[in-house]
Amino acid sequence: MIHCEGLVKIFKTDDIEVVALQGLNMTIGQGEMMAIIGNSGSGKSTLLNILGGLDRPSAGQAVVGKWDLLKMTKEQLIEYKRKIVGFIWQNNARNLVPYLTALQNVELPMLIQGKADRAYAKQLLTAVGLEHRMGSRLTQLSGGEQQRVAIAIALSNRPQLVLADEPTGSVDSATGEQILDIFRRLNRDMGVTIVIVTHDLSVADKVDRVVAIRDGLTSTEWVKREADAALIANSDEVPGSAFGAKHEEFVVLDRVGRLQIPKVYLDAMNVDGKAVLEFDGKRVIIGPPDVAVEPVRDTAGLPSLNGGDPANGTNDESG
Ligand SMILES: Nc1ncnc2c1ncn2[C@@H]1O[C@H](COP(=O)(O)OP(=O)(O)OP(=O)(O)O)[C@@H](O)[C@H]1O
Repeated sequence: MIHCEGLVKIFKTDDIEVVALQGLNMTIGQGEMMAIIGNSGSGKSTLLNILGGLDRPSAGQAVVGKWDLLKMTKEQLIEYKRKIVGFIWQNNARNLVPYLTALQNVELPMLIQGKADRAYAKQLLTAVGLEHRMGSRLTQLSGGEQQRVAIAIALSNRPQLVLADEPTGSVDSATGEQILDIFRRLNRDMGVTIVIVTHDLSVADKVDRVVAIRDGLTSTEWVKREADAALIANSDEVPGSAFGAKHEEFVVLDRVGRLQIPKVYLDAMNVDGKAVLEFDGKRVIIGPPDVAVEPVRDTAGLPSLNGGDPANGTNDESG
């Protein structure tokens, strides 16, 4: 459903440029529920805002279904935001009107778009477990309940894609868990694709896949092997955490073979700037330049790193 390739976002202020996304690649399947994690400033919200049509990419490719986010006209962008995506932020105040009831809040975006569908609004509030609070004003609801109203609002336009930026960031862990369970149900029952940006590592337990972004590029991803897997693995993006043994960890390669080596590995190897690369026929071994790497086996037919021909031992590119 979502395909980003070589996605670049540069923010320009008076005299500085910030490259928030540096050629990011990511594919998200229709009906997937996944999380994006990463340190502060790594580009998570920038990516989400681009996918939500709130911000324009600077270069590269970003496609959601039939919508090309780089080439859309203003009118198409408005239609995309109205019909295709639903957004959920950490800060409820952005989505909600305090003096209206929960039901009125869900109906409001429907009204703005033409006509309120009360039956559907009620269905959504029931789906998020607020059937008994539909008539309550927002000010009478707890933070977690308000966040559930925000989820119902995000679904009011029947979006194919829901983007959630730190949806559990301002609620306690029990409420956070409830919210993720609601996401899972909506994903399963309505087939909505859900992308969650978060610092909250417990989210990983509830999604199909976790992708880590580092410095505006995808670096590592964990794919769940089984539905109820606990969390495992170590990575610099997941400090001190363990993603369960039922998650499989991958490093992400782009189309031309570039990858990000997790910083913990680089630090452990003491590699900075340059490394030595060897291929043993099955695996690539990377090490610091001053450490002798095991002799290379089974490399017949493989090109050497500097473009030479291993068969005749030459590395003269002019041939
Ligand atoms: N409107 C903007 N103008 C200038 N720079 C920006 C703007 N928005 C984001 N940035 C910069 O782009 C980089 C990525 O920011 P982004 O908000 O996407 O990171 P993030 O991973 O979501 O961080 P956090 O977890 O702290 O929200 C940061 O260096 C940030 O300062």
